[in-house]
This record gives sequence, C-alpha cells and structure tokens, in this order.
Amino acid sequence: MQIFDYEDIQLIPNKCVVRSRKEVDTSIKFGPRTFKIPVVPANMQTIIDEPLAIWLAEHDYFYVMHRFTPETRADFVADMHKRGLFASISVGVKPGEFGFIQQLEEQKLVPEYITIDIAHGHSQVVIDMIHHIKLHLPDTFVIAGNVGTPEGVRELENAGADATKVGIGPGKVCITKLKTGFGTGGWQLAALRWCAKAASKPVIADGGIRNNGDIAKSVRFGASMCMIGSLFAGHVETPGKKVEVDGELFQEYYGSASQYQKNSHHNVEGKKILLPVKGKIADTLTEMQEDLQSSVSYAGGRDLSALRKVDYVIVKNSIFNGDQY
Ligand SMILES: NC(=O)C1=CN([C@@H]2O[C@H](COP(=O)(O)OP(=O)(O)OC[C@H]3O[C@@H](n4cnc5c(N)ncnc54)[C@H](OP(=O)(O)O)[C@@H]3O)[C@@H](O)[C@H]2O)C=CC1
Ligand SMILES: Nc1nc2c(ncn2[C@@H]2O[C@H](COP(=O)(O)O)[C@@H](O)[C@H]2O)c(=O)[nH]1
Repeated sequence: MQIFDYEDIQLIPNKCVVRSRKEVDTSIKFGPRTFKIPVVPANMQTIIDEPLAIWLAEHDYFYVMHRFTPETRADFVADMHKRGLFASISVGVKPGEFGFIQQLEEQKLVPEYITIDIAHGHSQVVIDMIHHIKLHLPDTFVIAGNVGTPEGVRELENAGADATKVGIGPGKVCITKLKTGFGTGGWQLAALRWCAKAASKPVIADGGIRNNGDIAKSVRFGASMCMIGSLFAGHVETPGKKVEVDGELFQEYYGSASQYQKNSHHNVEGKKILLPVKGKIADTLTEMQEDLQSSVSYAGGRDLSALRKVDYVIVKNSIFNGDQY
C-alpha cells in the first residue's frame, strides 16, 4: 500500500469543459437527501448545537448533532420534525443507548440519520447497535464508525450500516496516536483510499482536513462526505466558548475524548486548543463550495463524479512547495 496524506498529493488537471465555475454542481446525494456540498461539521460539542443544526438543515447542508447532552435528543428530533426539517443525531454504545433507541420507537420519533459515534468503531458492541437500530428504526440511515481498515468497513456494512466513517486519530485535537500508538494520523488519505476500495456503501472521511482542497482530495480517494472539525471551529455560530487573549478573540475547540468533554481524567484521548474567531459559517461554507467548483473545473467535469477518476502525483509535502505555510 502507498502511504500518503493530504499534504503529499496534488491532483492533475484535465481540460476544462465549463465556461464558468458557477456551472459546476457540487451536490451530493447522501442517504435519503441531497446536500449542497459533501461536507459535514463534526458532531462535537464545540462545533454544533441546536441553532446551528437548524440553520444547516434549512440551508441544505448535512449536519450530525453531537451526543453529549443525551437527555435532549428525543426533543431535538421532535423539534426538527415540527419545523419540517430532517433529524440527524448521534448515539454511543453504553447500555442506556440501546434503551434510547427503543424510546424513540415508542414515541414514534424516527430520525432520518443516526451516527454511532465511537472512537474504536470496529467492535462487537457497534455491530450490536447497528442491528438494534435496524430492528427498531428500520427507516433510519445508519452511519457507523470510526474505523481505519477495510475489515472494519466490511464488517459494519455487513451488519447493516448504510455508511461508515473512516479516521482513527487524524483530528486536530486528537492525541490517540500519542496515547495509544494507533491510528491513521499522518496517512489518513491513504487509509481513506484503502477503506473506500473495500466499501460498497458511502464512506465519510473524518478528521485531518486542513485546507479546502482536501475536500476534493477526499472525494478523489472515495469519500462521499467529509467530516470537519477544526476548519469550522471559531465561527460566530459555533458554540465553543469565546475567550479573549491580549485583546484578541479566540474560541475553544476541544476533543470529545478530552478531559473538558468527559469531566474525567480517565482514557483521555483529546486536547483543547484556541482558534481565532473568524466570522460567519455561511461564508466559510460558500468558500468551500466555490473552491470545490473550481476543483471540479480543474478535473475537467461538471460535477463531483469528475474528481473520482482524476490522476494525481504523490510528492512528500508538495502542497507547501517547500514553504512551511
Ligand atoms: N475519531 C477518532 O479518532 C476518535 C474519536 N473520539 C471521539 O471521542 C468521543 C468518545 O469516544 P468513546 O470513548 O469511544 O466513547 P464512550 O466514552 O461513549 O465509550 C464507548 C464505549 O466503548 C468502550 N470501549 C472499549 N474500547 C474502547 C476504546 N479503545 N476506545 C473507546 N471506548 C472503548 C468504552 O468503555 P471504557 O470507557 O470503559 O473503556 C465505552 O463503554 C466520541 O465522540 C469519539 O468520536 C475519541 C477518540 C478517537
Ligand atoms: N482522537 C480523538 N479524535 C477526536 C476527538 N474528538 C473528536 N475527534 C475526531 O476529530 C474529528 C475532527 O477532526 P479535525 O481534524 O477536522 O479537527 C472529529 O470528527 C472526530 O472524529 C478526541 O477527543 N480524540
């Protein structure tokens, strides 16, 4: 297997077939719905909350609500449906989560999407949860993860997952690789390619995306959707706490397995960083879409399918042309 990451790849252009980048269609069908771009903000407590979820759903962006205020999730589903919007929530795998799925069934609250959000998703308890959701909420689109191997993808798909999420430890606030020695950090794009080749259903690339061009690269190597945390942290609408340092405004971004999320020092695999506050999320999403339209035009196509077969070169750290940043 060839090993590379986002910064080691450059895609090779084909003849342009559009007169304007505005002609390019960046939409993606994912599960029962079609979204404007193949991007979803990470289901982390410093990245998404209910107002942002509503805004994203209203504007045809995919979202996944986090699972860290578990008692609010049933009301969240009801509220989204009352507004005529799709509901997309996260669950864990502890015993109470199995009961929560049954509670949703009893209350006739059927989310359109459920993400099983676990650090080490290639596990029997995740397979059990997939079976459980499919038994009680058969119409829900189930995303399961995270995994970092083709075996993980295949097992979760065979258990009934409708999509899998790939990425063990490439995240900006991740310390899994330091604490455990395991992960896809530093070779996430190659791991994505490895996993996507084995997949027969959609794959989400999760973690390690640092530049808008990495979205095009993810699509090239098999992603239907990109989950992104750090690029979204620090917006007006993202819920991380705003803090002032030497007169400059920053926002907290912390890992879901950090002590700040867990309120515990056990099995910590995440850290907290401060990122400069950088304006409205709508502008960032628009920029991502425009950059992706440009990517497709370089690929010589009119929609995302053009990216999937484009040629590429691997040159270590080529993206910065030898510069640091
Ligand atoms: N994408 C990534 O690389 C990573 C993501 N995260 C994020 O952190 C959050 C917390 O994840 P997680 O700790 O799985 O969730 P939970 O704290 O809900 O734990 C999941 C369950 O699995 C058990 N478990 C067994 N082995 C592992 C293992 N290697 N890692 C984690 N749990 C294990 C846990 O028991 P016990 O705690 O007793 O062992 C617990 O019962 C999630 O949002 C996840 O996405 C965390 C790390 C890596
Ligand atoms: N190892 C850990 N990974 C984490 C933690 N909290 C979240 N995550 C993962 O990171 C991505 C976001 O990555 P980014 O590079 O875009 O910032 C997120 O979707 C999770 O999969 C954690 O505490 N530890």
